[in-house]
Amino acid sequence: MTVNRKRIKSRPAAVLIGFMGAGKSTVGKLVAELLGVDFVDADEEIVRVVGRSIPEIFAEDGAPAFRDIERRVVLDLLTRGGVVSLGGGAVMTTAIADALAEHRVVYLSIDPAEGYARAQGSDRPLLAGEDPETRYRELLNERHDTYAGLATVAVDAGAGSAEQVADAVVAALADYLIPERNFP
Ligand SMILES: Nc1ncnc2c1ncn2[C@@H]1O[C@H](COP(=O)(O)OP(=O)(O)OP(=O)(O)O)[C@@H](O)[C@H]1O
Ligand SMILES: O=C(O)C1=C[C@@H](O)[C@@H](O)[C@H](O)C1
Ligand SMILES: [Mg+2]
Repeated sequence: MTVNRKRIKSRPAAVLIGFMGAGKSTVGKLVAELLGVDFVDADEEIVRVVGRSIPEIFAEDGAPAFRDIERRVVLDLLTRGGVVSLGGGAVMTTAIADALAEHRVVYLSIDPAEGYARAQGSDRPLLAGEDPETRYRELLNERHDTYAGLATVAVDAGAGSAEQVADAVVAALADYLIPERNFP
């Protein structure tokens, strides 16, 4: 799926979005290797800047404080090069969604059963409640249209290994990586 856009900034090469467990961190690193550019994961950058884990930030400061830090970190990362993978909820922050309109955005879509199987048992704070599988499905439903609406290209992250998904991302991005073809 492609979305027409007026103009795409030259940097970063690509910004990966999608729900928890889709593989943004894993596939983003592989895409960067294929393109020969740097990789940065926004969640890891938040942990580095704050000096605490994401569950600690949620527990000690609360979700709004996490989103505030995330907004500042992500808006900064969008001014740099390479491949940037965002946290699963970053697109729900209006300033981030607005900024993404000018970038090459890859939506890694994932079937809820497969995504939950990958994400379960981890320390993701939004899945820490009573019925994490139901919560996973609800949140994915809430966010799907936002992810899809921001996508320059969408790639099925459940179709094959992380390496195969990374190959599919590079193939899907090919036209958009050539500046003259940024206006398909
Ligand atoms: N294509 C794939 N096939 C099988 N397993 C995968 C694939 N891609 C990623 N995984 C595995 O799924 C799990 C979640 O991947 P990853 O942490 O990259 O997701 P994420 O989208 O970054 O999630 P979050 O939004 O929570 O940061 C990891 O254990 C990873 O190894
Ligand atoms: O989906 C979400 O809202 C989140 C996903 C993770 O990447 C982290 O950014 C955090 O756990 C929140
Ligand atoms: Mg991640």
